[in-house]
Amino acid sequence: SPAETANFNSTSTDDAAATATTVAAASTVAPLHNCTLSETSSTQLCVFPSYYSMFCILVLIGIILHGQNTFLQKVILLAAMVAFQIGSNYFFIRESMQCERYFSGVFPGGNPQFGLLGPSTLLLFVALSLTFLAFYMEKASKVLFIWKKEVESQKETASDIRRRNEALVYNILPPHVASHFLGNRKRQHEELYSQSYAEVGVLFASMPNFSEFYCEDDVNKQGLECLRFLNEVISDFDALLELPKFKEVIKIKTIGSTYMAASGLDPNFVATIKPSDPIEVRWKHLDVLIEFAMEMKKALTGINEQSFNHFVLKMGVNHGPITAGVIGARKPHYDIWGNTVNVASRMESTGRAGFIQVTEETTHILQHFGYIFEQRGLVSVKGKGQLMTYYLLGKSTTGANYPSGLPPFENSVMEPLKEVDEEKEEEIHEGQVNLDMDETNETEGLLKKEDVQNGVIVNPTVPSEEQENLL
Ligand SMILES: Nc1ncnc2c1ncn2[C@@H]1O[C@H](COP(=O)(O)OP(=O)(O)OP(=O)(O)O)[C@@H](O)[C@H]1O
Repeated sequence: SPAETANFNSTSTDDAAATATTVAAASTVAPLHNCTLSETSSTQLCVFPSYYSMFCILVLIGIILHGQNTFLQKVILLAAMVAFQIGSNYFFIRESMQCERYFSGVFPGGNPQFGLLGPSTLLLFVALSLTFLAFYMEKASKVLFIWKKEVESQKETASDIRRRNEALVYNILPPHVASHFLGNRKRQHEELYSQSYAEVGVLFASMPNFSEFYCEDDVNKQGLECLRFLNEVISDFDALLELPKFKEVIKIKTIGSTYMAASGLDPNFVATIKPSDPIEVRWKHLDVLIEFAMEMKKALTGINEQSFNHFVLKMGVNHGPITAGVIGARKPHYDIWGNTVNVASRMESTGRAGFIQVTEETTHILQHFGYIFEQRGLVSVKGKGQLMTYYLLGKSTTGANYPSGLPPFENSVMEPLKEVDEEKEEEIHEGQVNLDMDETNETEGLLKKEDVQNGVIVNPTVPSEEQENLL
């Protein structure tokens, strides 16, 4: 009644005063209500209790949007919150909820139960909707998670394939050429990669008695065992190239049982070299190439010992300008061409088993690094005429043998040298003898001082009949 409404006294705050005014105004419109407020209750009672339910909805939204929890956890939290709020609505603030509509003056008439049921129903409805939303969010996040995992594994596979491809390219091509091809993605198929070099060392090393060893009978499983052996030998040579000291040496290819390698092809090294640099700097890579050839010999000796074979290397080395390039769009192959390569090949083919044959010009360079040579004589090389060639015998341990200076043999200790007599050489060609420098009688192997002039033995071994035929 209006009189009862008048009992509603404002609290000391301005808000309460305003509310009281609203309530008073409402009461004039719809006076028939059972909501009474005593003086004490007016200070204690919440005038808008449905705000609790609204706040609860905000919390529910927060629970749903919080990504860390699982769907089940969210539903349990949601149900607990809703149960708690509806329970509170019914048991703790029931009265004020019923009267809220009346006090607020928005819906002063009607059933007071609406004030109680309205927020609770809204709460239930929102909770239900949020449950569906959480369900679909969970489903979507599961799908996204699976997609993410798939993308990650595909990315991993792609980078793994890329790594393998790169390793393959680096195995097929020298590092600087591989970097060129891997870095240049817009390469045309027909585009030719070529590079000219002025100062390169070229080595050919063959096993002359391998062709006799190779036979396609049942014992050898139609040649498979021979190939297995060859693979072992070549792989051991390849393994030498992994050593840091041979990083200047690049394997070009194998031609049957012939191993072809070159030095001085690294553009980074070439860029640092000036024509005015001393020979020891410019041709250090040739020294490394010869050391590599020596190591190849040792490796083959080791294999011979294990397999009771008697293979010997016949090697030829030359130096000079070459052109390097990669041929072919499919199965590309890095190779070197030029007269230098042809002569190096001839040095090998006309050489002698167990020896490294070099041209006179090459001895002039290698003497700076302390190598000792034996003059072989004139060799007829196709397209070049008669070439004076030398067998490389070893390296002085005390340094260079300058062609124009005093030979340093006075104080130097020579590595044991090989002496191959005609008879032995024939045996070697027949694959019967293991020609090993270390096996040579040391007194026989040591050079006589008077035989050596400027690092060259001037008392050459006469080429065998077989060699003459080869020439
Ligand atoms: N890039 C290379 N790879 C392998 N071998 C090479 C390469 N370049 C040249 N040679 C070899 O050098 C040798 C000398 O070559 P050259 O051009 O002087 O004569 P050729 O007439 O081609 O050879 P042949 O007389 O053996 O037929 C040849 O046996 C050739 O196989």
